[in-house]
Amino acid sequence: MSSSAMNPPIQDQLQTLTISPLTVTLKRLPHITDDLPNLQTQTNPLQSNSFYHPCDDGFYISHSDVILRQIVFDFSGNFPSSSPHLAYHRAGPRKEIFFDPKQVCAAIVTCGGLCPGLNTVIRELVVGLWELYGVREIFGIKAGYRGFYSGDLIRLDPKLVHNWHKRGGTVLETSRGGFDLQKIVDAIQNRRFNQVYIIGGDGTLRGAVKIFNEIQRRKLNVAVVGIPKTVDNDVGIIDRSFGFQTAVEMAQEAISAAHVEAESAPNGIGLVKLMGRHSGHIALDATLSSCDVDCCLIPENKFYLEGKGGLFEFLGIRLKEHGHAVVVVAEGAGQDIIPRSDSEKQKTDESGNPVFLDVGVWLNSELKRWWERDHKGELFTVKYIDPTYMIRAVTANATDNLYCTLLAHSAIHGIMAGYTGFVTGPINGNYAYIPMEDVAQAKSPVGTKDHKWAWVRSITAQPDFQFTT
Ligand SMILES: Nc1ncnc2c1ncn2[C@@H]1O[C@H](COP(=O)(O)OP(=O)(O)O)[C@@H](O)[C@H]1O
Ligand SMILES: O=P(O)(O)OC[C@H]1O[C@](O)(COP(=O)(O)O)[C@@H](O)[C@@H]1O
Ligand SMILES: [Mg+2]
Repeated sequence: MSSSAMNPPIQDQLQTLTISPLTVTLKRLPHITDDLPNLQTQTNPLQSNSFYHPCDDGFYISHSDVILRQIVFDFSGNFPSSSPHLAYHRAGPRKEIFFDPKQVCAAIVTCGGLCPGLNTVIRELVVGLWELYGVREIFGIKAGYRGFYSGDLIRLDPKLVHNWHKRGGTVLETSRGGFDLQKIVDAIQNRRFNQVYIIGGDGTLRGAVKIFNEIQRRKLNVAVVGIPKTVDNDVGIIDRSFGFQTAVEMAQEAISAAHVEAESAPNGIGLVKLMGRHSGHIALDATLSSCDVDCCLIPENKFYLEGKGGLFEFLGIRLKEHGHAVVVVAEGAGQDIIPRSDSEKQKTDESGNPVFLDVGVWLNSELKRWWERDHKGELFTVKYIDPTYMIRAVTANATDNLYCTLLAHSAIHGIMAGYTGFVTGPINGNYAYIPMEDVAQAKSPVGTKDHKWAWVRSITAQPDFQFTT
């Protein structure tokens, strides 16, 4: 039989679906002309940039180009009418820009904890502003929000930042706390910044929303963009945050070491603590990619130690069957069961984030107590590895570096097009502009009901910790 007889022509295999009841809501972005309607536009300088080919169709992104948030649909046509489908403006260069590059004075600041790729974002903001648009006034704000009003500025140019993507951390320095709205906006006004690039996590973005609102209240010709940063990958709406993949990769070394130590001792347990204040994405992805982990503990899935269905029972069986076990715990896991004093319950860092007790240190001693109590005289070892800062204080890998570059350039194109109060990030693989307020409020916990977590449970066979009597 010929292959064409076996397979009907491709047209006959296609089904069509009219999605007429589908309502799509475009998320409106604030624009610099909302309060200043008479601003003049000019043609994007990329038009005369010999490295680009702006004449080709599709080079410039139009205001009506959008990215759909939801791309999974029921082909039977049953669309829930209650929840509108959201669309966001697509990131990229616009033909008309609302800033004269000669008049631009840009400020760049990094806030909150470190994350691989911070220096790459800064570098690419500087090089992109300089090379794509011809901006020459670019300043780094030192040590987070407080640097707007307390520190000296660093003048940035492509020569200075040339090698920064090869360095971990942030050359501009960062800090927690120090958010003083009036002082920050006064400084923006006094220093004549008209483009403010804020790189930070959920706390930073909540601050950035306040800065943006105050700028609007004062009717200043200043645009603000947020570039979402968190090694924990718990910022919502966007696909993932930069540096996360690098951190997961770094965590492999710790897990492998824990596995070797555990395998090489009678009744050996390797215990690894990874970052993840409110969500266990790093622990989860590190577990799935290593295949060496016997139990993954995350904040979204409460666990307990003693009794039926508890951690000790599970590890007892695992040690009996395999002679060793590897446990990965996210720093925010188990906080509800670690004994603590009232003063410890109240503790927060300078930004107001809760200060956690060290779940790794606590588990280490609880495991030893359990073994001594129930298996006295039998050999037992726990090797505790805490690579916390090692997984985030490194240079970004190639994938994250590329991601940081695209983020920085998207931010520049958006701000030049006059958008403000927005964040840029990938949605379903396409770069979009998202209202800053939405991202500041959105969270991205691990879904303990979804396939990914079920896969962790199925490869580890760990308990679900749901036993209640
Ligand atoms: N609700 C808020 N309003 C204004 N500023 C905030 C708020 N939350 C945090 N900040 C400021 O944002 C900065 C970084 O916040 P932090 O929570 O430490 O890190 P991240 O941005 O990575 O979540 C700090 O300077 C902090 O003072
Ligand atoms: O010791 P630091 O610098 O406060 O950072 C610790 C925190 O930083 C994080 O890695 C990420 O925090 P942010 O996203 O808020 O910067 C958390 O997982 C961790 O609790
Ligand atoms: Mg945070």
